[in-house]
Amino acid sequence: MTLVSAHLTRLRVEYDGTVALRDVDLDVRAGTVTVIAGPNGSGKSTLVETIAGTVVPTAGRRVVSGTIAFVPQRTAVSDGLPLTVRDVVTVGTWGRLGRWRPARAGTRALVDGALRRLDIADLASASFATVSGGQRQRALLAQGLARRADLLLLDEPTTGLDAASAERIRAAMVDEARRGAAVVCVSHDPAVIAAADRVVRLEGGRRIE
Ligand SMILES: Nc1ncnc2c1ncn2[C@@H]1O[C@H](COP(=O)(O)OP(=O)(O)OP(=O)(O)O)[C@@H](O)[C@H]1O
Repeated sequence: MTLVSAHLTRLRVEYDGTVALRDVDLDVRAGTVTVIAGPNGSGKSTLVETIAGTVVPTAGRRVVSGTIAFVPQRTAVSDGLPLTVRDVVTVGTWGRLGRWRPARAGTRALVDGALRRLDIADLASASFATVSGGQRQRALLAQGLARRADLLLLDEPTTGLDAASAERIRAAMVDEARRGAAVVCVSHDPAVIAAADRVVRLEGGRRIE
């Protein structure tokens, strides 16, 4: 039996009278990559943010089980903060509280592993503000990997990146699904769409596929 990590029913989202999503149903399964595609303004970011819980639906039902890592578009993150790449990745371990909170050595191993997987270990001490856009995007995904969440949500992670950075990101997404996570990714990138187990298409806020 496949485990459902997110279950959305008849979802509707409105922003001050603009309807961004209408009657969207979606099940997201553990161990799979789901890509959300569609034209600009079709509601892709709104859908992933509703799964994340950062947007509250106007109507409908959202049931999510497990922990969530949400990797926003790199343009949504301020680059004015005095943080190193390692600091940004370490934030991913902060939510691991209670008895599951890893010991300090465990935290370091998680962060080092995530830096290596995205091939940015040599940038660990660099200032997040000064690394390139592609390196910043990889650091944000590394933060998401360090969370080891049940649900990994990404918004256009490969847009504007060189081929090598995009390939690293795609490979990390597929690996996370193999580990058992449910991966949901907004993307226009044909290579990301090709790597998906399932493609959900939106048009005018409706699901058409
Ligand atoms: N915070 C907001 N306030 C008002 N309207 C919004 C807000 N966010 C999104 N919208 C509107 O909701 C609709 C869906 O936007 P959304 O960003 O979810 O689409 P998208 O498919 O991700 O677009 P893109 O490909 O351009 O990123 C659009 O009409 C947009 O203008």
